[in-house]
Amino acid sequence: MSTTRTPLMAGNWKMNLNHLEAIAHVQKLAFALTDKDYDDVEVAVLPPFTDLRSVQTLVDGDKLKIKYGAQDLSAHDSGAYTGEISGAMLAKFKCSYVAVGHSERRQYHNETDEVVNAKVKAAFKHGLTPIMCVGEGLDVRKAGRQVEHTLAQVDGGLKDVPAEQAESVVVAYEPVWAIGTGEVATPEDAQEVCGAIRGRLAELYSQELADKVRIQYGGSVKSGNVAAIMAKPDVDGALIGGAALDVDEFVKIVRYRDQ
Ligand SMILES: O=C(CO)COP(=O)(O)O
Repeated sequence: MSTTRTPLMAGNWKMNLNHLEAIAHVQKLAFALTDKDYDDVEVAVLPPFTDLRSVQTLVDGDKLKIKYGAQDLSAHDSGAYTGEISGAMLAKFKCSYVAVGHSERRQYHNETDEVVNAKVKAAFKHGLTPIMCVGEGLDVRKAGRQVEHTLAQVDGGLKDVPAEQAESVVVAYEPVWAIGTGEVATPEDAQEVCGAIRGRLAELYSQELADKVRIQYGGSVKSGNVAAIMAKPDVDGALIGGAALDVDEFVKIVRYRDQ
């Protein structure tokens, strides 16, 4: 990865850890991480909505350097949208990040690129940094169309997003076939698509903007494979699912340079 972009290691807890477990987890993580870790890497957790207040209380109370955010947000600002959580509500909890368009949202909640685009805009409107997730399924990979497929998701997700906002987006390349399967993309696979995403950002905006954007890889990242993936020039961090639930393992991932 480039030395000018601070790597972002973000743990996506998915639907795991209740608020009491979240407190224990963040305390253990805060205890393990040192100032040096935060100098090298930005560390974030994306807990379920119901944990956010507890995480905020810990982070504020002890002035922790751990960032946090949500796994989704509503495309709407307020109103009759039963069950939804707005960007304004997340901002009030001082969230830094929000994942948008995770493949599990696309797959189980039918989120299209149009929905993802509306959510990216909602995130920026409320001062949150979207982690926009893109990536192909197994059929597309087998057909060799992973770059074309993923770039179409980048185009759709960033449609009409102005450069002043796009320069702070985080893009997470998560090939669906590598999520939760133990099947990790090779560093070359990750670089191929992450490099293509940066190229597309340069076409859509400018090379200068593209060089600022952090592009993460996600999909079965563990302490044993993270260093090789992070060695690739266009990979600027990881979005970690299962391995982020184990504090010791997550800390090793944050310290990928030592692995
Ligand atoms: O979906 C992911 C992170 O958002 C990746 O999950 P795993 O690390 O469990 O494969």
